[in-house]
Amino acid sequence: MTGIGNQTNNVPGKLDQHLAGLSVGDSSDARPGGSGPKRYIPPHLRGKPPTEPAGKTTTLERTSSWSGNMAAARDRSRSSERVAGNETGRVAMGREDTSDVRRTAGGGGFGGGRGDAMTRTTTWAGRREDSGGRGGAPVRPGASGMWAGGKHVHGQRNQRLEAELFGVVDDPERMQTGINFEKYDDIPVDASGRDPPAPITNFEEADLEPLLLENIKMSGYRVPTPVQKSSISYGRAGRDMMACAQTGSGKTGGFLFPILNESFRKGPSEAQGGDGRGHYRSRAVRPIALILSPTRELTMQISEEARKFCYRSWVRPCVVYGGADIVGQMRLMERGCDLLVATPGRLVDLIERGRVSLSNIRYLVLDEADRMLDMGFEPQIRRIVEKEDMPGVDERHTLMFSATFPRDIQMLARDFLKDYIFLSVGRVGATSENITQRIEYVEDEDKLSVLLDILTSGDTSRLTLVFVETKRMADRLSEDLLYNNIPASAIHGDRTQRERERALESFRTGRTPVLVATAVAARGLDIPNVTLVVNYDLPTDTDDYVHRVGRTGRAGNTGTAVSFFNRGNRSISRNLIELLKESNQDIPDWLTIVAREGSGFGSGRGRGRGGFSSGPSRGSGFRDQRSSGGGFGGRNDRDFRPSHGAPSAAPAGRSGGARGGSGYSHNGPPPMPPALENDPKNSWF
Ligand SMILES: Nc1ncnc2c1ncn2[C@@H]1O[C@H](COP(=O)(O)OP(=O)(O)OP(=O)(O)O)[C@@H](O)[C@H]1O
Repeated sequence: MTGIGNQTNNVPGKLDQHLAGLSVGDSSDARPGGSGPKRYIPPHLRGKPPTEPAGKTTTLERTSSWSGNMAAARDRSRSSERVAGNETGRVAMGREDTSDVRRTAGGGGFGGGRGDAMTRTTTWAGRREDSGGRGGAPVRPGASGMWAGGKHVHGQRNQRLEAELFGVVDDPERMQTGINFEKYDDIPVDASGRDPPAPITNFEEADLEPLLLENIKMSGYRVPTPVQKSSISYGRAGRDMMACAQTGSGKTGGFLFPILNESFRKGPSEAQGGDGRGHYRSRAVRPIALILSPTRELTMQISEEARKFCYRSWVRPCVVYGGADIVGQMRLMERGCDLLVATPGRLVDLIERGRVSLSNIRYLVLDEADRMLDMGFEPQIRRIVEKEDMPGVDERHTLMFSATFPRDIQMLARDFLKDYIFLSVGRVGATSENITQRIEYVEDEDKLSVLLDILTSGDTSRLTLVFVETKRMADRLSEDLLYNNIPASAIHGDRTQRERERALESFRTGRTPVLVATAVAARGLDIPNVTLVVNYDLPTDTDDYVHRVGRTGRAGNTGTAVSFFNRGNRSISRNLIELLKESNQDIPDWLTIVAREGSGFGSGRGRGRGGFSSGPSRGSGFRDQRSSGGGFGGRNDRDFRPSHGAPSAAPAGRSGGARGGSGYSHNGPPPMPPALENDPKNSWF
């Protein structure tokens, strides 16, 4: 394998070796006939005669036979999260103590106590001097910055706040860049559209606002990632952009830096306070920047990042998301809201209550735009952008980030962006080479045992994210893990927001180093030291796969992703092989056979979901180069960019099912490898 990273951070080589040892192919218990997938034998049963017929003992049966212990497991689960909750409470109290600190903070932060802490906040930032403080209060200098006399007056430094925002040297709770960080520069970048400005080369010579540069340095960023290099340059030129870049490669900075650079330079708008629409809207806040993101956790995380880069500036970030007390959020907004990070549903609610006006918006960001559409947010997004009081596309600067560029995203781009630059860093929708990916054949009933093997091997303190498909399974599996003395918690959509935050916090701090999650944690979450991702259940969609495994191998760090595959996952096999190939991963022989056998099963999901089957732009050197050698064709079918930056208005059909270019007809049987084609036992499915 020529991947740039093939070891985990914490246990170089160990996990890989162990996983190799666990490989189904290495099991001594071959299926009769010897040619098919071999049954996994957990360590404690290896070398012993089988006690039950294969396939009879299911995880479920085992679980119920442990029912006597399940209540205890549940108790342990609750108490484990209670501890985490207490810790969160402590953090919140700590924050309350630093009331001066919070004046600058302006919003954000995990933990249920945040609201209380924030309600004590008093700020004078974010106002023009001539407009005075809220209610005519005198403007006072402090840790917050302000805009006065046409100048950006920076707030005073505050060590406690700096420790909270930026951590300490080598802080284990902060993401440190990894050994492969500089290799981001080797990833081919492609920009299409009218005259894309040249990317910046480094932060120092980019003519950034001094305070932004200082905050970037304090965040430990030394060199911009490719997406940041381009976006800063486009921001300065006032260009809209649509960007696709690999997981963990700094897209958040990619939209925050240009927005903040321009905001720090230009200052707030004249209009603050009431918007002249009468009493009903007089309490509306009027942010200059709006960032929409699909999930609550991602929204909070973006706001935390924004807090860092807004430190000591006049710009006050604020966050609103569903599932949390809306009254508390409104109170916080009133204390200053220049940059609003929001989930679409909660924002619509606040607009309807007359608490947010979008009339001042200069910068609009849609992060994870494809996910927002998947989640059914398009009506809310269109309402927010097109039907409320937001300035039109020519009056604002709009940035969209999306893993894919299917038809519905193209339509949004056509309506929301003007003369935009399409930026892709690496292959659209590809996984990072920093992630070593392994696919293991594991029957459903063996999954728990294999997982336990993996979790108890190597460094047990490493953070592991385990993805499952259903909320019930997330609960059940976390209980099973607790029963087996593995501290675990679960995060999914049926848990209350408080429970979700507690589970995340307890995971982040390592108190429960295993987090069982549904898709809710698949996108955007940036948690340091997650060195292992397990797809206990593989998703049906390869974009979801890319995002899930992308929770590790971030910021140039390396990580490992193990996916359990069995006959229930065959619909993803071909696209999975494409992904593995393009990130230089080992592909198990059996997976190739499965993909060949299943050539007719194209489900219309996976890579094809919502995508154009026609019109991929080709011709850039790197795309041609990287697309060579694909055995299953269609490697460019995820590259739906328009050829010259303007989206194609002509509707194109979605690619349903298997696509052309696979090299064989879907009507006939797929060709078998010569050595196997005459062996009937080779047919698995
Ligand atoms: N220039 C930089 N130097 C050092 N670290 C950086 C830099 N840019 C971003 N990071 C860090 O890299 C990590 C990943 O960044 P970020 O979360 O923005 O990635 P992303 O591309 O948005 O990922 P995803 O696709 O999963 O949402 C973060 O911890 C961030 O602090």
